[in-house]
Amino acid sequence: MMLPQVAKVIVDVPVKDTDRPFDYLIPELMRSWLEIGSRVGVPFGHRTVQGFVVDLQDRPSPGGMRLKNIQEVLDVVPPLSPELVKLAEWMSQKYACRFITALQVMVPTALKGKAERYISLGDPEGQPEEEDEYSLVRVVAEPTEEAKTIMAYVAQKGEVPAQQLSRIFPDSAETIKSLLRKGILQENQSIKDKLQKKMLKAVDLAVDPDEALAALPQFPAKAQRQREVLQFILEMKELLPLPLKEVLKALQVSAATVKGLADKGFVAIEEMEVFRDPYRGRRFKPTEPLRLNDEQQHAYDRIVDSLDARRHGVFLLHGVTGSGKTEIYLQTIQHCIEQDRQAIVLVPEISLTPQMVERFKGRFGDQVAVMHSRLSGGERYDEWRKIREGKVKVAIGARSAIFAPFDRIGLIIMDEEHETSYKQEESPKYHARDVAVKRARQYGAAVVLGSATPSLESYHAARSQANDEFAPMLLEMKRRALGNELPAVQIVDMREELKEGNRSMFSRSLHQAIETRLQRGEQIVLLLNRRGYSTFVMCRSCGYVAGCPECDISLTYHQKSNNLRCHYCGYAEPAPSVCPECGSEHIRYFGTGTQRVEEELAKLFPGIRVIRMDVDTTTEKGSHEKLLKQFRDKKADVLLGTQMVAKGLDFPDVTLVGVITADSALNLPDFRAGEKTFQLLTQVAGRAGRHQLKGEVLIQSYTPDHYSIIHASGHDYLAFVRDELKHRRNLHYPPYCRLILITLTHEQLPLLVRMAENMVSVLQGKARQRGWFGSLDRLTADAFDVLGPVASPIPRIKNRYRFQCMVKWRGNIDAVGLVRESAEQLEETAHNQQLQISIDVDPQMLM
Ligand SMILES: Nc1ncnc2c1ncn2[C@@H]1O[C@H](COP(=O)(O)OP(=O)(O)OP(=O)(O)O)[C@@H](O)[C@H]1O
Ligand SMILES: [Zn+2]
Ligand SMILES: [Zn+2]
Repeated sequence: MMLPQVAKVIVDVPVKDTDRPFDYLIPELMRSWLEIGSRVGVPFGHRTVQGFVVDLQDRPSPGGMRLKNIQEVLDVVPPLSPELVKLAEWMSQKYACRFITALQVMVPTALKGKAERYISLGDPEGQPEEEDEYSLVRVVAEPTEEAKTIMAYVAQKGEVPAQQLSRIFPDSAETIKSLLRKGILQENQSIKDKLQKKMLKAVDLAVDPDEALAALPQFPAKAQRQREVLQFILEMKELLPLPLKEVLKALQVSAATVKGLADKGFVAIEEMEVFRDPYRGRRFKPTEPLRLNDEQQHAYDRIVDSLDARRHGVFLLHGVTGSGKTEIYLQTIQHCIEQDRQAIVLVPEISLTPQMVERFKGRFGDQVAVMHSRLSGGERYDEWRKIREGKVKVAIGARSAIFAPFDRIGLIIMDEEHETSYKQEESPKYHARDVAVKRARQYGAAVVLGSATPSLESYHAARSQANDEFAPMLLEMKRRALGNELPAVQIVDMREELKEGNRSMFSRSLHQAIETRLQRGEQIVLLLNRRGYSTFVMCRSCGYVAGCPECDISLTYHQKSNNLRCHYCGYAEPAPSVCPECGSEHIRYFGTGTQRVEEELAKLFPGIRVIRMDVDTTTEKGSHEKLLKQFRDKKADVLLGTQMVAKGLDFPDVTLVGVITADSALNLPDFRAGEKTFQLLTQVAGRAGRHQLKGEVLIQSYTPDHYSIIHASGHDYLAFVRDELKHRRNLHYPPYCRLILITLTHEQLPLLVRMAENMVSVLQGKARQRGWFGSLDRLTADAFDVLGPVASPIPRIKNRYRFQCMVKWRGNIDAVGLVRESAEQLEETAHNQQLQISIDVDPQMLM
């Protein structure tokens, strides 16, 4: 068989023209084991850089340039599989990002190596690589004492980091330089990882056990301690290698004793990898599968059928809060593992609580690896290696766990599939749902998207079955698993409160409800919807919110110019001082902070115990968990917070959920505002009365007749979907079309504006050429429309101005390709002008 001679490598060099594979020769010794997905160090210009092998080739292409050698292979097990390399290539096309960026997001940051310089002994007799002036004067004089010391040091170490050498011989810079010039020392570059595997000294048997056994009686009297060690090691032979520390502790011997035994050749002391387990020492109570109810059984059967058929299938598991979705995840995973396949479980970062982890570890124990951002770099690296090396069967984690390097995936579960955090906001701007479907298809695996409030994209796709790329099968669960009812929800009209003279942020009903819970010793969850803090303008008398006449989204207040603007189309109007609807003067920007609510609670209910959970109180590692544990242990009456308190929590004694202001997210300049509000209210309402005690929910609102709020209070997802889809269709928003957000940034505003306008006309021109330029109003299958340019919602960041335009498109056309091509063309002509263009395909945040 012919071994490949050439590797195609994507290098980690962040300039424009490097977004393509470069060819390198594979040295003889590497040929048999270099693989697609290997991480390598290669010479690039004058440096050594890190790269990934994306393809192998039998021989150099004829007539090609002389190729450089691959310098080093950085891992024993390649960090990526050929499947992941293919996936990265697909991502780079789908999301218009660089290939290396997509590869990089798949490996832990611990593996982002940097080149380091090393000094070793050179070969002064050999020819210098290139003739230079110094080669003539090489090796003329005897080395000085100083030079000898340095050479001896290097010889002893073999290889010394350049920096370390100059630290140890601070006054010898000139001598070192001269030794390098003479070729007596040489400098190499090598890629060094940010983080190392954690190693531990371990003892292993170095001879055949029988031989060791036979030798035991022959140990002389003064070596009795050594004999004991050898005997112990023989007894423990099933568990070898043993950590040295444990041997010393067990026998109360010194390291020298073991070393002596090693010198005699009976044992070897070696380095052993240890995994930094973030859950070490924690015991997880084992749990048994529950008997499924009819609805659960039905959903379970469909998914298991798909697993058994080993055919790719996508399921949208729409189950009300508390319907027992997690139990279905657990039991289908069980089935998947029994097939000797692996499972990935994605949950939003904020729901990745110990409670959540416990449910999976409790069922599958050590077969589970957990990956989330609160782990240290080392812990994350180790969990990742457990997956790569096949030591676990289930990976649970936030968004990026979708890249878990399994090679026999059978099932991918995405809990709370509607969560916007599944979309990464920086490059690569991927959506984990797309990646999940793509990977599952590769393996003939099943995908389960679970939610009480599925995204409109998923629900619409399931209902219409129109999209053959993504048409999930709908599985519904309408009842709670424990048989209790969904809590009664009451909307409180805050305009009425104001009319009656109550200017507090607590309505009289919420005040009363809190009072009652405090008396009964039950617990309360209070949600402050803080998205959209202080940005929109609302009348507190009538609930009027200033919106754009063209786009039907709320306008954003700009303090500097004192006007209101639409971030989609650029429409602007002066900020009103009285309400245009009712003439009231109670018109103001909206938003209250959690801290203010906390103060108000303390004033109204002296002695109340409040746990505040928001970005401020949860920055520290572990703080999130600590706060939740305190609440669970009933150390507080109220859990007050932002979205964090809405998701996935299951506390038996919570009987009241209060939403301080339901409206604040509704008025964000975002066409998904209604959807997000509905989802959040439904989620938070689902926290109440999950067990024996009956739950009650109070939603305070200034727009109590908004359909998002009405339908959330009625637990009526279908009615919400009906209204929202109508809305989306009229205004041409997803799922009726798709979006690409293009953001241009530059230091100079006039130049930027010109280029942004240019961008729009280039896009329009190219689309027209291809015959697919047309309004979305027309009922044709293919359409492509460009809105803008307008200033971005954040018009300047770090002294760079930002403009954006939005592509709306539909049908079977390569809109992403066209946008990328146009952006590259524009960047080309704007060469050296520092124009940056970012492309966001299917954006979740329109900023
Ligand atoms: N078949 C069953 N028999 C008995 N109890 C069950 C069953 N299925 C689930 N449960 C229990 O019902 C409760 C709610 O289930 P679970 O948390 O899985 O619901 P969920 O749909 O994931 O909820 P949410 O979306 O609100 O997080 C849990 O206490 C769970 O142990
Ligand atoms: Zn008004
Ligand atoms: Zn507008």
